[in-house]
Amino acid sequence: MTPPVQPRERLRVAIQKSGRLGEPARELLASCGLTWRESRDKLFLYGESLPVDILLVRDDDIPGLIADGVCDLGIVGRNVLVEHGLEREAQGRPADLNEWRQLGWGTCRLDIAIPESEEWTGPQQLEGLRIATSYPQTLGRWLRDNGVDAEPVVLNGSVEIAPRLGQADVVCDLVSTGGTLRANQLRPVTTILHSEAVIAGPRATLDDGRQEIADLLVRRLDGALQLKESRLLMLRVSRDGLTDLLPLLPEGHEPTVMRVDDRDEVSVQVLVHGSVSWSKLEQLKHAGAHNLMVLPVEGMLA
Ligand SMILES: Nc1ncnc2c1ncn2[C@@H]1O[C@H](COP(=O)(O)OP(=O)(O)OP(=O)(O)O)[C@@H](O)[C@H]1O
Ligand SMILES: O=P(O)(O)OC[C@H]1O[C@H](OP(=O)(O)OP(=O)(O)O)[C@H](O)[C@@H]1O
Ligand SMILES: [Mg+2]
Repeated sequence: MTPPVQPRERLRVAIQKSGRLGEPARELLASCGLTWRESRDKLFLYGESLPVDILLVRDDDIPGLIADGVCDLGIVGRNVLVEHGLEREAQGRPADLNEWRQLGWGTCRLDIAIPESEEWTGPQQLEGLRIATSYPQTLGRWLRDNGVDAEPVVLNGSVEIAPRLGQADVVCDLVSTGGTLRANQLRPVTTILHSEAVIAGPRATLDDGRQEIADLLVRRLDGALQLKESRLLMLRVSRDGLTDLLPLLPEGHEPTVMRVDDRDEVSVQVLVHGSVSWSKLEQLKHAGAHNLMVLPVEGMLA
């Protein structure tokens, strides 16, 4: 039996100890103003600036740790979270976790790949074959959806080598550049899941004051994610030229227009999503703007 979870007034966030998502997850949390003291065994980071502690673990353990209430949130690949959800479903248990946010990095696909020498005619071709994968539930759902009866061979690593070793006929594994598949004379033929890093959290509200801390952290995360993509565009234009210029501004927030003392011109500021190209600046200049400036944004709170 699982022991009862002790009340905690500090939020605990699980991230990958090493591997692909560990460092970017730490950077993201640091960009939210979190600072830490590291435990001697380097498995626990005690939050100093906010009551938010970080647990460093294997990525596969993250959904289970949240489900058991050991952690409140986690930064993990969608592939791992979906597999956890389907495993629970297979056990007849209700869904317990959600994607609270999508982070836009750690992007990869869960693909079926077959030997390079073979033709691909469609999912039916997999009937009766052995498919090596670390994601048996996600693969199983896709096979069911496609009415294919195949045999998943579960491996925790080095999945791509399985066909060469005679352990499987094809594979279902994570792909980003496709380099690992090519090195093993395999080629991707269909995608069964698009993945990226996500914030995983419980569906239910947290208690003991942790929901408030989680909300604060997520608000800062939203700001940090938006910031990465944001630039402040500043320019000046004559009052008469403003109406023609406004429709040319790059997509972003509502522009702020300010009077410039004793002048027949205004200063315009607009928060822009993404970068501002040279050709856009030239177009604005051609339309009468001057003193154009594009600035990075260091902090933002809506
Ligand atoms: N080639 C890739 N490109 C981009 N993202 C990837 C790639 N491979 C995996 N990922 C994403 O990064 C996550 C972590 O991958 P990694 O290879 O570090 O995991 P791991 O070997 O299972 O690590 P752990 O030791 O924590 O169990 C994956 O679950 C997936 O979401
Ligand atoms: O399409 P590619 O860019 O080649 O990436 C795909 C590889 O990346 C991941 O493994 P990783 O390199 O993280 O090593 P691991 O198998 O030790 O987890 C994944 O399991 C694939 O093997
Ligand atoms: Mg793992």
